[in-house]
Amino acid sequence: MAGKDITREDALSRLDHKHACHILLYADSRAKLFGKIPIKHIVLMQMRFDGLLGFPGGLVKPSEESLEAGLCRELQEELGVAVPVTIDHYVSSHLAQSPPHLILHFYCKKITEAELLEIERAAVSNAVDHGLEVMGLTRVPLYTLRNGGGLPWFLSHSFISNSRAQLLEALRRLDLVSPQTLEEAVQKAEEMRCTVKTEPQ
Ligand SMILES: O=c1[nH]cnc2c1ncn2[C@@H]1O[C@H](COP(=O)(O)OP(=O)(O)O)[C@@H](O)[C@H]1O
Ligand SMILES: [Mn+2]
Ligand SMILES: [Mn+2]
Ligand SMILES: [Mn+2]
Repeated sequence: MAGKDITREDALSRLDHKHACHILLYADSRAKLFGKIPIKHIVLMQMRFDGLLGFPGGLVKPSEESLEAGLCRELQEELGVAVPVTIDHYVSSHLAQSPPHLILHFYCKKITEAELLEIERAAVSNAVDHGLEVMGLTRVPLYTLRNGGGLPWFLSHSFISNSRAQLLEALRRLDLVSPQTLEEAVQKAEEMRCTVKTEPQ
């Protein structure tokens, strides 16, 4: 996704732009897939109404609410829980290339596995957007199976805006996946995306 990272101050000076805030919520986990593959961390994303993967969050009007208050409001709408978000969870602001005049603010917050489970439960029962703007929450598989399943296949799906780049950057920065595993998964996903395209129409 083209565009460029800008500072929070620069972003907030552009009141003629649209602003959106999204967050990566994650937790440590001791769970093991099939009783043997360590999950290590749980990362939450959502399947959106448009069939694209993205993070919880949405449009915020800085002239009416702070970025964090707006994100908190969006999380209430999309997760059914007002996850407390502060500037401590702010990560970056990205001036999108297209559509024009859209700035994408990104946040990351570590929560406990119990809190994450509570969010998954609340999202179905309390979120006003559940089944509408938000088709459902999903966890991101951070492991790679011998057949390429897991993270590579997840990364071969379609993502909204720069959310795939936000995910990769966060996995790197938070050290949720080893650099080698991440590089290999990105590589495998590229191969998969190419093969899918060459299937007979
Ligand atoms: O997870 C994301 N990361 C980065 N940008 C996103 C993400 N989800 C949506 N966007 C971009 O931000 C815009 C507004 O986000 P969203 O669709 O969540 O608004 P809403 O929840 O207020 O309806 C979208 O049109 C899209 O361009
Ligand atoms: Mn909204
Ligand atoms: Mn929303
Ligand atoms: Mn949204």
